[in-house]
Amino acid sequence: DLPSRNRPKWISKVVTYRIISYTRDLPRVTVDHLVAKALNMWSKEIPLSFRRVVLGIPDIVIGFARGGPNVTPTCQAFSLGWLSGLSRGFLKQNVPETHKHAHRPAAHGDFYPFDGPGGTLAHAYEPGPGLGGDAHFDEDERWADGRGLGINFLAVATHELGHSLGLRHSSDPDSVMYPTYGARDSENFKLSPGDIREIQELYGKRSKS
Ligand SMILES: CC(C)C[C@H](CS(C)(=N)=N)C(=O)N[C@H]1Cc2cn(c3ccccc23)CCCCCCNC1=O
Ligand SMILES: [Ca+2]
Ligand SMILES: [Zn+2]
Ligand SMILES: [Zn+2]
Repeated sequence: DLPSRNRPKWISKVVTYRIISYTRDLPRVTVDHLVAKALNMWSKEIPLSFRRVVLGIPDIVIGFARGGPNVTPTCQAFSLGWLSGLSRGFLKQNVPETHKHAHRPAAHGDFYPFDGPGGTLAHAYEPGPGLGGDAHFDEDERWADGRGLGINFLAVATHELGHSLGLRHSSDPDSVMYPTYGARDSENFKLSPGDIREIQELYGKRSKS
């Protein structure tokens, strides 16, 4: 097949992340736990680990934001990401071409405002500096932990963090990287064999030793 295009990936063995904003729909500790669980799903397959930081600038910024162009910016922290991302002109992962760059920052500090309930649930940037790796979740969704009604946060976080690691979409409906959300119960939620193959193709296998 075609020589593998330059697929950006994290070079460091330890990638840091920081959760800078939360959703009203779930307790903070639940969001912390589900983010760690989503990250661990990927890192247990590859020789890379994640470290959570609560201060400073991490590799991966995770947060919730809402709104379209006519909603006042809700989170200044993202605008920092927006500025650093702009300086590198980092292309967004899987953004439909219809997104033409606005001439002013959109609601949550990058060029891609969210669209209210439904529609796009979240988005994430491929590995790189500034906005690279960051994952933003649409606060206008009803987020759930897999028990109540609402969007399963673990499933969406695993998809987004797959993008943050450099994965693209898969045409396999069983893949976590399938482009549309399918309600999965979070009890036996796991990566598909294809997901594991894709991530190991990019980062290699975690040695059992
Ligand atoms: C896979 C996700 C976790 C992440 C992706 C976004 S991304 C960038 N990270 N790949 C996502 O949000 N996909 C949309 C795609 C989508 C489905 N529809 C849409 C209607 C309008 C706009 C988008 C959509 C039809 C109606 C259903 C809307 C709710 C579910 N939405 C989706 O599945
Ligand atoms: Ca939405
Ligand atoms: Zn964003
Ligand atoms: Zn996606």
